[in-house]
Amino acid sequence: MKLGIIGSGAVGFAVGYTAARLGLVSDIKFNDKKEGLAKAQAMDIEDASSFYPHYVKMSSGSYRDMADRDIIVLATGTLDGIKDRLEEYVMYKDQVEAYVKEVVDAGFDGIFIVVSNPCDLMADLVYRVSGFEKERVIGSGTALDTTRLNTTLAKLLDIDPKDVRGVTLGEHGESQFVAWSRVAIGNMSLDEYLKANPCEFSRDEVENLVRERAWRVIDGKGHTQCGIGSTVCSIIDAIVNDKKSTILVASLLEGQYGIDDIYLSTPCVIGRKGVEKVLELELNDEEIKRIKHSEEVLKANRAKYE
Ligand SMILES: NC(=O)c1ccc[n+]([C@@H]2O[C@H](COP(=O)([O-])OP(=O)(O)OC[C@H]3O[C@@H](n4cnc5c(N)ncnc54)[C@H](O)[C@@H]3O)[C@@H](O)[C@H]2O)c1
Repeated sequence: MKLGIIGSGAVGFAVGYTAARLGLVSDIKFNDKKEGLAKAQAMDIEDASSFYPHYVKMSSGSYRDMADRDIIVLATGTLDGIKDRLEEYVMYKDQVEAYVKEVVDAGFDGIFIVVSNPCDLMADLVYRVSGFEKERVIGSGTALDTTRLNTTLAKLLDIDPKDVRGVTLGEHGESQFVAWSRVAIGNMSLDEYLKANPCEFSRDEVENLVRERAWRVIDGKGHTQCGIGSTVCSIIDAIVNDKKSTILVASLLEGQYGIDDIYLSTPCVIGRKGVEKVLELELNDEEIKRIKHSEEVLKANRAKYE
């Protein structure tokens, strides 16, 4: 499988390195508008070839050179100096639109994974600009926020993060929320688990910690890497190995939760074809109100710049 990465900064590098380290693909090509960066990132990853499960061909190229890729990850843009991911939409929307058109015109016929923020609105844009079926445009959405929630709860409850089934829904941004009614620990609902294993914590506080986590990392080091690199690679893994994994990604909603015509996060089954199923959770009234609020926020932002 051939992976393309457009935007070879902190996130693009983390995705490429993690993919090579895990042996998910056989060929990775970087692109960046900054002269020399894509080539340098490819060389740096190639230098560790002896330690990967198998050899990965590393290279750099133009947008047009991305035509033969099976999957392209979009990781252009930057969070440094930004206060709300939505600010990146007006800053980078035209650039994303232009290079997606160029890549598609060159013959790319694979799957786009959109990480560039606001990743749900950008995925929505890529879907409309590319003319691809909705299954082949995936926003990384709240997959990372859900991973952060799982880790936060695992630390509080002293259990394995893999056994926490967290659910962060809506926008990958300020209006995201935890659907507490759907969170599970192993095979038990969170409420059932806490009844048998009491642990005092504030759900609002946990939700805020998850929402603010990215900003705390950025305050310290200027960007985020490991969480997003591994999260995107879990999506790549699901596609490459046709795993049919359920991951919280942004996909086109068509009536789920009474919402239409916008990319928003809900659990989706990811396999070789991309988004193979969009799952609708049973939510309580408060949670429905909150996912509709995310819809309003994203649609208002889209309309503002159309
Ligand atoms: N979805 C998520 O969960 C998530 C998590 C972290 C970061 N992000 C987003 O990922 C993006 C990248 O973040 P980063 O920390 O890697 O930033 P960064 O500044 O380190 O890297 C971005 C790179 O993109 C390049 N670039 C910009 N415009 C380009 C274009 N038109 N063509 C080619 N290259 C271009 C820049 O030269 C730079 O090297 C941002 O939009 C950020 O908000 C998303």
